[in-house]
Amino acid sequence: MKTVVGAAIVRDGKLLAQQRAWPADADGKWELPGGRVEPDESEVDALRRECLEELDAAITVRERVGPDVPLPGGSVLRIYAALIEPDVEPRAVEHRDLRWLSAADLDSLDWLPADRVLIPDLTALLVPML
Ligand SMILES: Nc1nc2c([nH]c(=O)n2[C@H]2C[C@H](O)[C@@H](COP(=O)(O)OP(=O)(O)OP(=O)(O)O)O2)c(=O)[nH]1
Repeated sequence: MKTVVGAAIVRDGKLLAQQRAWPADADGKWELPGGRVEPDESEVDALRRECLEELDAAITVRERVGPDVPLPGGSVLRIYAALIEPDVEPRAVEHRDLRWLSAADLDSLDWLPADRVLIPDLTALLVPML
């Protein structure tokens, strides 16, 4: 089964989300940095590659977050927690916008449908005592 990996990058209690510019039906929707795992590539390597491409930033990949979420076409979305260095400011290389979100911001954002399923797990990353 094909896997799309996403990075839940948390710094100072906030989660990094990015806003897609394409395709037309996803234009303006929010997602986590990431993308498809290439053949012969590990999931961790795919996440690090995608974050360099999309954010111009190196990340450290940590534990899995939440369940695999089925995507249209038979692939799944799989999220890993990730860290970014304190002095690195990610840039929206391919996306419309980037935002650092607090737990209170998560529900009101216009997420892709699969990411919306993960809001409780993403909230728990930001507010571990909930
Ligand atoms: N990166 C990412 N993709 C997501 C998320 N949620 C979600 O439904 N997707 C979907 C959108 C796309 O259909 C697919 C991954 O697309 P992508 O455009 O990021 O993948 P990619 O960089 O490898 O690009 P491509 O090879 O497909 O052109 O997964 C998410 O949080 N992050």
